[in-house]
Amino acid sequence: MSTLWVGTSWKMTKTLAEARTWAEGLREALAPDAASSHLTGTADSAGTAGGTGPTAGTGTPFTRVQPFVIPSFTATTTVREILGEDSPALLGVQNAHWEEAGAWTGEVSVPQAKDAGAQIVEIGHSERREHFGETVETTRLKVAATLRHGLTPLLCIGESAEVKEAGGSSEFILEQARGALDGLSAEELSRVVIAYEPIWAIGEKGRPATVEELAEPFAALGAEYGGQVTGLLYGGSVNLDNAASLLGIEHVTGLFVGRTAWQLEGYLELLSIAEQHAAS
Ligand SMILES: O=C[C@H](O)COP(=O)(O)O
Repeated sequence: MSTLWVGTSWKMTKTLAEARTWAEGLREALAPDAASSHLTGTADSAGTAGGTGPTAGTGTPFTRVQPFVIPSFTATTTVREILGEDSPALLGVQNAHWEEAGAWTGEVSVPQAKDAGAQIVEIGHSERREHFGETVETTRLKVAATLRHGLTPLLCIGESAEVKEAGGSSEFILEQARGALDGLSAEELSRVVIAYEPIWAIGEKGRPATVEELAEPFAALGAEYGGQVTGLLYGGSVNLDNAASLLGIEHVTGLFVGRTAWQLEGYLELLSIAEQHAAS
C-alpha cells in the first residue's frame, strides 16, 4: 500500500500559544523514541514513505503515514521553527496567490509561503470557493504557481447537497478537478494531492458521509487520477470512529481533517489508525 497522507487544516483557529503547544506535542510524538507511546507495534524501522512527492523522514514512528499540518498564516513560521526543517510532518498554507508578488492587498504568494517554510499549498477549499470568490480558473492558476515553485498543491474539490441530491456528484467533482489539472504534464500531476470534501459533510453543519455514499465519487476519481497523483484524500467530518472505514474505501489514500485533529490527541489517534490500517 502507498503512503497514507493524514493532515489537518486549522482553518481560522488557534492563537500562537495554542499553535506552539500543538506543534511541540507533534514534534515529540514524531520523535524516534516516541514510537511506543502512540503505536502498538505497527511501525517498522525503515522510516521511508512510498509513492511520489515529499516523503516522511527517517526515524518517525509513523512509517506508513505522511503527516501534514496547515495552520493559519500567522502560525506558519512558528510551526516551522518548532517542527524543524527535517520534520517528517509537512507544513502547508491554506491559500496562496498565483502571482509572484505585487499589488494584491491581503494576499500571500507561493514564494512567500515557501519562504515561511510551507511545502504544501491548499487550493480551492469549498469555504474559499463560497466566501472568497475562488473559481475553477483561480484554482488552475494556483495549482500551476504552486508546482512552478516546487510545492505540493492540495486541491480540494466537493459538491453541494443540491448537486448530490440531483445525482451529479461524480460529474461535478471531475469537472472541478479537470478544470484545475488539465494540461499538466504527467510529472506535474504526480506532485498533486486531491482532497475530495463533499460540502454537505464538512464542519459543524455537515453530516458524516457513509462509505456507500463515497464509493462512486472515489471510483470516478480513481478511474481518472488513480496512480497518477500523489494522493486521493477524503475530508469531511472525519472522526476516530469512521476513519478506519473511510480509509478502506477503494482509491482513498488519506484523510484531510478539521475539527477532530484540532486537539493534538485526536490527530495522533488518527495517525495511529492510519498507520495500523496501512500495516494490515
Ligand atoms: O479542511 C478540512 C475539512 O473542511 C473538514 O473539516 P471537518 O473535519 O471539521 O468537517
